[in-house]
Amino acid sequence: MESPVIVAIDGPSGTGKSSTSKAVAAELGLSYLDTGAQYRAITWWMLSNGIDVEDPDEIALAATKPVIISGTDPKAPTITVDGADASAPIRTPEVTAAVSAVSAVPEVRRRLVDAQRCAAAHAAQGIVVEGRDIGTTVLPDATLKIFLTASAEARAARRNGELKGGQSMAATQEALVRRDAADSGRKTSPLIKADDAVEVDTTGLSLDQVIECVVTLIEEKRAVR
Ligand SMILES: Nc1ncnc2c1ncn2[C@@H]1O[C@H](COP(=O)(O)OP(=O)(O)O)[C@@H](O)[C@H]1O
Ligand SMILES: Nc1ccn([C@H]2C[C@H](O)[C@@H](COP(=O)(O)OP(=O)(O)O)O2)c(=O)n1
Repeated sequence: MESPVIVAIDGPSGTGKSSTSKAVAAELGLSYLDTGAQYRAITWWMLSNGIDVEDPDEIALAATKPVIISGTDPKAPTITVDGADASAPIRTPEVTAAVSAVSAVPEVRRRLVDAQRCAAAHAAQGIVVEGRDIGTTVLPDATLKIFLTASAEARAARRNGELKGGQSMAATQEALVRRDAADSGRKTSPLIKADDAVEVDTTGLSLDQVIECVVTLIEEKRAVR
């Protein structure tokens, strides 16, 4: 009986982690976990409950209060906070502006990393887990680690496409680069490529090409197991 395949996909914002991870998981019959949505969910809870998101101590004291549950069906991923669907509010600019600060708090990371490891352990067919520290911290023994990159310009253009031009490209790129720096520069579990991760620069690739590349890498890994 082949052991479940565990795929870690890390990288900065706008590199295609979510789109690629969902498509690859669906194509290969694997579960899918969006760890960024979990950090966004706890951030939304903090903001909604009047926690000062600039105060790490206050965040730490509240870190275990919200009940956050992720659904791992790649065709219909879900996230709830205290039983309520949080898929929309976690994508607001307010949450995006605060999530790096909240996610830098060790107590926040500890509770979410435990949940992420639990989800991976219970994925009978295997799982694709996307985020910033999956290959380095959450699942260091993953079957395959992918680190997606892309130029800041390409990532800003993609994000702006999602935001339907709600802000200028320059503003989008500035916000992305600022968040990249926060995620890469923090003390706890910084965004960094794992030594054994395969780097895929998606700048000049279509989404379909990235998906095909990752599926091929997984199938090559499975063939030699
Ligand atoms: N290689 C690509 N080429 C063009 N658009 C892409 C590519 N990868 C992702 N996208 C698009 O860019 C946006 C952000 O992708 P997403 O998967 O959310 O990135 P991330 O999870 O890394 O932030 C989405 O609209 C997605 O469809
Ligand atoms: N495993 C993870 C995933 C996300 N985070 C933090 C850092 C990110 O800026 C925020 C939001 O992550 P998310 O993947 O939703 O962000 P993008 O879609 O890439 O813009 O959460 C983290 O610290 N660790």
